[in-house]
Amino acid sequence: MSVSVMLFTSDLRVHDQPALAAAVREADEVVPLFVRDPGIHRAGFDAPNRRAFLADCLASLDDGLRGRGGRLVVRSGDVVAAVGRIVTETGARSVHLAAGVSGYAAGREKALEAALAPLGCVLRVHDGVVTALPPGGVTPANRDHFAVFTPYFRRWAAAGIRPVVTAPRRIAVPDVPGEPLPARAEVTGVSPGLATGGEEEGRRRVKSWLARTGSGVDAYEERHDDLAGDATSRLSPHLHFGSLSAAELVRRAGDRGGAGAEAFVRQLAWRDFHHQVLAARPDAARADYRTRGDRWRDDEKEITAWREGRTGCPVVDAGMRQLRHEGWMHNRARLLTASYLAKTLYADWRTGAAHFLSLLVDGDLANNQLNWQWVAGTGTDTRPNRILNPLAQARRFDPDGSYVRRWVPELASVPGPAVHDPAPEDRARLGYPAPLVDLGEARDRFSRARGLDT
Ligand SMILES: Cc1cc2nc3c(=O)[nH]c(=O)nc-3n(C[C@H](O)[C@H](O)[C@H](O)COP(=O)(O)OP(=O)(O)OC[C@H]3O[C@@H](n4cnc5c(N)ncnc54)[C@H](O)[C@@H]3O)c2cc1C
Repeated sequence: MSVSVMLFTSDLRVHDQPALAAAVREADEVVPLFVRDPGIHRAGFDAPNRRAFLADCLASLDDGLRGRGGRLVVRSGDVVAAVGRIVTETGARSVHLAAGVSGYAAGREKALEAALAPLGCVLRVHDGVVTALPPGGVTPANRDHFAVFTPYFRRWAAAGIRPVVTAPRRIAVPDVPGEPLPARAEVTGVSPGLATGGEEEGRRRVKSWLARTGSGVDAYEERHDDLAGDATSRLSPHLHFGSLSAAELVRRAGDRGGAGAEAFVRQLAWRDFHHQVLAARPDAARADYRTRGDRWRDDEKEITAWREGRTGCPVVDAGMRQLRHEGWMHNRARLLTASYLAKTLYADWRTGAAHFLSLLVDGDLANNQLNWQWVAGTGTDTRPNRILNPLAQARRFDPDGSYVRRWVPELASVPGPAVHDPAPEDRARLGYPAPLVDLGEARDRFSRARGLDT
């Protein structure tokens, strides 16, 4: 009997799962393995919302494998040591793993390769599992990655996405012991409105997203920025954990066709874009991608008000409170809350990115850090010094103020767009703070700091 190990990481699914399909093709028996590695906690990737969603994903993956005659084997400990032990116990000759893009993932691949070789076992790393197009799938002349989205997208769209891989019909698992699956109920500190995870739920969501009218993919182009309308897919956590395949989603949306689907696929290409930047520049998770010589102010009192959604700028506070309540925030709200921190308050983007990562259920290094850098003007934005005016943004993307009233209940009685800038006496009466900063003065301060004419 030949044995392979399928080491699951950010690819917790059985459908369109090239690494799992290859493991099943290669050996008579496969160990579908997930390792709860404390290294993830040390690397700062851990957060209660993601741990809870992960528990759902593992339960759903186990169900998917059981439906094919298999099961998920869970172990705890250092991932390299745990894989080595399974290989020794089963005599496995190969370990299959999806390629990752972070420095942590690269280190893990290297360490696994080195540990497995003396055991007579090879590591097979699969591209195109986590992203639709692998990092390096398209590159500009003389560079290892694209630093600007538009030319990347042109090449990405022309490159074509790999065909969808059929889920294995049967998976035979050798008799190896495992631990109980982690339970969502055991995780504390979870946001009350956190979504449900897992492949089954992800596939149900895709089906409804592609089919529904008015707030589904067909309406995406016109409605994706409508803060109160909530007309985006909310598929980001499923893509983060790989309970959905990005490649399959691109193909299915492409088959659906139309302007909405095209705009949606373009956003999925943004995801791939940031992943290819991080794969080439893993240091961009922490260091400025392009340094602008910033001397961030980092005023602790202001940062705390921002984290708590008490800046006195209603749309910013609404976004920050949605984040805390749901572990998710609308993209337009992410843009303007991040811009408020990094440009209006002129605080270090790393501080904001760390707060987002502590709560976001879809929080990942590629999308979070590089979007933060984009907003802060230290990343790939070709107009790094633009400042979003949160009031103008609020009036445009929440024209009747419903989004703000939903998330800032003290202001629920303020009618219409007046909620975006309540009068001082209304703020005092309703227990809502005065603005933390004057937006005009903050804009001038930022411009001066970046050496621009004000
Ligand atoms: C400061 C900031 C931090 C962010 N942090 C994260 C993060 O940690 N994880 C994350 O997945 N996204 C992040 N984003 C990108 C974006 O806000 C979310 O992907 C999106 O809001 C998720 O909601 P959705 O699934 O309904 O998106 P939809 O609008 O339905 O888009 C579909 C998918 O496209 C991808 N996508 C959309 N916009 C972007 C983008 N700007 N960059 C990369 N991929 C994108 C996502 O995978 C998303 O699920 C961040 C954006 C900003 C401005």
